[in-house]
Amino acid sequence: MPQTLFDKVWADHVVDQQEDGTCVLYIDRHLVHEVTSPQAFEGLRNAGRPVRRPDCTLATVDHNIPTTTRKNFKNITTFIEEADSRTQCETLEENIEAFGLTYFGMEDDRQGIVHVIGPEQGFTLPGTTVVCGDSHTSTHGAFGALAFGIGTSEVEHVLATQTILQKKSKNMRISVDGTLTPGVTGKDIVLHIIGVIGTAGGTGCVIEFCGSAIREQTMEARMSICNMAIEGGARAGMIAPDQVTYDYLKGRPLAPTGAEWDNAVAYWNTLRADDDAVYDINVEINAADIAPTVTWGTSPQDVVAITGKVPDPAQAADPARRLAIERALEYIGLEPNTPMEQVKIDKVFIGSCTNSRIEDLRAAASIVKGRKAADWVYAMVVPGSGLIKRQAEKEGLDVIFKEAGFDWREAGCSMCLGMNPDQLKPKERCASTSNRNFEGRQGAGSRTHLCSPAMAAAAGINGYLTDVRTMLPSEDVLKNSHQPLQIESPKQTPASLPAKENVSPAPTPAGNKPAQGKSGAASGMPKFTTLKGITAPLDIANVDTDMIIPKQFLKTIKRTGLGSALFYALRFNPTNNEENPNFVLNKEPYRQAKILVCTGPNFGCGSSREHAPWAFNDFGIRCIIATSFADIFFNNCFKNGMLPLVLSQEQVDLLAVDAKDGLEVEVDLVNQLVKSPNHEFKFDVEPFRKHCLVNGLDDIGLTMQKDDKIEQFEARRTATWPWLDGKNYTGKATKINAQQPEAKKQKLDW
Ligand SMILES: CC(C)[C@H](C(=O)O)[C@@H](O)C(=O)O
Ligand code: SF4
Repeated sequence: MPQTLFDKVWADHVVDQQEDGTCVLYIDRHLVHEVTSPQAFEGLRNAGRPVRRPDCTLATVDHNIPTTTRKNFKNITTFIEEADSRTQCETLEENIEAFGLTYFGMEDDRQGIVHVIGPEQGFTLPGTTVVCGDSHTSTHGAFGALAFGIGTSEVEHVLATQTILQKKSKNMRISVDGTLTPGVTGKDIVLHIIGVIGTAGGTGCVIEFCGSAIREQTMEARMSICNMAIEGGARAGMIAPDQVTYDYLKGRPLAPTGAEWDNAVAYWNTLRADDDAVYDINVEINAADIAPTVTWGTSPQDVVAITGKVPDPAQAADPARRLAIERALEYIGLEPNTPMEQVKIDKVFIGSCTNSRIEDLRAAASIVKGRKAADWVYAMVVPGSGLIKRQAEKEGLDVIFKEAGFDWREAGCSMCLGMNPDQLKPKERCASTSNRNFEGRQGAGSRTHLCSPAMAAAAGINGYLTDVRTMLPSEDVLKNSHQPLQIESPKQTPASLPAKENVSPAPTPAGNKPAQGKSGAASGMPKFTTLKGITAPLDIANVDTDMIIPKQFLKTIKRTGLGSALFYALRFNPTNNEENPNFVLNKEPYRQAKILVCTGPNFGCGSSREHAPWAFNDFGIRCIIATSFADIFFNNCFKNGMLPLVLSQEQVDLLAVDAKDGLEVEVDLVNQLVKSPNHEFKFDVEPFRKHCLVNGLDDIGLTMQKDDKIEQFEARRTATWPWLDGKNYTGKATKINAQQPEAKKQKLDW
């Protein structure tokens, strides 16, 4: 049977398959950051489990850290002022030590945004499975890897078992053919695509990007495209590896070398779709139709060519769409029909895992060179990693930016989501190279316009959103902009923790040593059988997880206590914390709601933060009814004993009417029925998920019972793809028998 690229990579990683199609999938590469890992490590500790493959795990700090100069950096304890951010980073460092993992800390040039450093080091390789507790893991699909974001419970699952439980997604093919016009970049391609398919267009799918215009893209541009596959609703985006991929990877510290490189390339060359492979969904896009693109609203699908205008809700035929446009325009503070080039901005952010690589900085610098930022604009440039920063400085890009009045910062996520001090003030408007323009994303009340690095630079110079094509530099300047970042051999030792006095080993509860290995007990999740109660109605489309729980609440290292943060920006006035009396959860009887029914589609889109289901749970809501859910949120609910329930639009609308009348709804999972006094509907649920919910089974314990199969898979993996085991660690790598305190002493030499 002909296979797609996704089919092939998937098939090469199946450890075991159940009758209902649920697979145990082996994970080759696990990236870890400080926000989504503390609760996962805590889970390991409580169960006495070690990390199964430290050689396939790489950690860094990126979300919380300040991007101010590190000249006087000693350690994170003294450097990070904000207490919760500091605690989260310290907790990661303690966990790294206790579990013996490789870590790039703030004193290491290789530190940076997880999705920048993985590829940069050659940790990300074609044909691998890559996961991270972060939705933009899709970035790594640019290498022909199957890469997707996971929740914290799944982070724990991967740490413990190096596998994940998954059902196979559908195949979606997006082909971009023809010639792009000058000034149009990978970012414009992906913004345009999301405009075409919508933020739910790829739900349930892995997208393969192909076509002549994709082939011509550099690795940096391919990463920008796959990065935003998640904004198109897809779990992952992939591009078949080719010579461009190999040229980028060759010589990177963790890429295979010598004969192993040749064997790897021979395998990678098989990773392309068979000629007659069949896709469930096909989308064709003409490259010539793509202009430099910007967003006008509060969803990444709200795109328009820079030459276009703000849409007029009155022209929307669909009433739900009209409502969504009105809501977005009210938030973003724009009038219908305003030409995009007349939109005045306050700030510019050049950075994020979408656009902070060397090529992005070169593109922005080529526009900025010899010009000055508009005097009312503050512009910041945040390189994606320390190595990119160093390279940019070698090329003099920092000087170009500084001379133009742009701020030159240290590596991190920064104002992409503002978990650190880099934030917009309420109503400030920003041209941003990041990936999400959700309400409150860059700060409470912030207004974001997504665009390419060159477009953001042009906006910074003019002070208005600007068609970069009017400012393009000569061919000569652009000639060098495609040379990839050259990585010098790392100076630091691989497992680098700062020498600092006050990092104490992670506390290990007495009698609960994290090294018992094969604890296969399956227990620990709350059971879900029936649930009856007040049901809160909500009429919002594309409810994103930033809306469910804003960034400032992600700094906790616990799973509990988040109920009061649920829908924070909608429930409370951010300036005085007073309740908004109009929001449904502030009204009686909905303060007691146990169920939420949302009439809009694509519930839970965006970030992978498991804090979203934790917040619902803590509030007391354990079931959400909607017409469709984003994949990661859907999955995260099940991992917490919660039920995301899909019904038809008509059924959801009828239940919403009952909910508005204050009637109770009953969800009977055992018999798969939803009942209200007026209606009774049957619903579908995957048998394995139902089994786990009804019996309160924890996945990790279940998977550990398949340890023999995992070991067999690992033996085959070492024989077939030897470059996937941590180098100089082969042999020991597949058998971590560490008592954890010793594991930290073992030198992990890549
Ligand atoms: C913190 C993390 C869970 C989150 C994500 O999953 O995307 C963040 O990176 C984001 O961009 O919102
Ligand atoms: S989207 Fe932003 S916050 Fe999330 S990983 Fe990328 S840079 Fe960091």
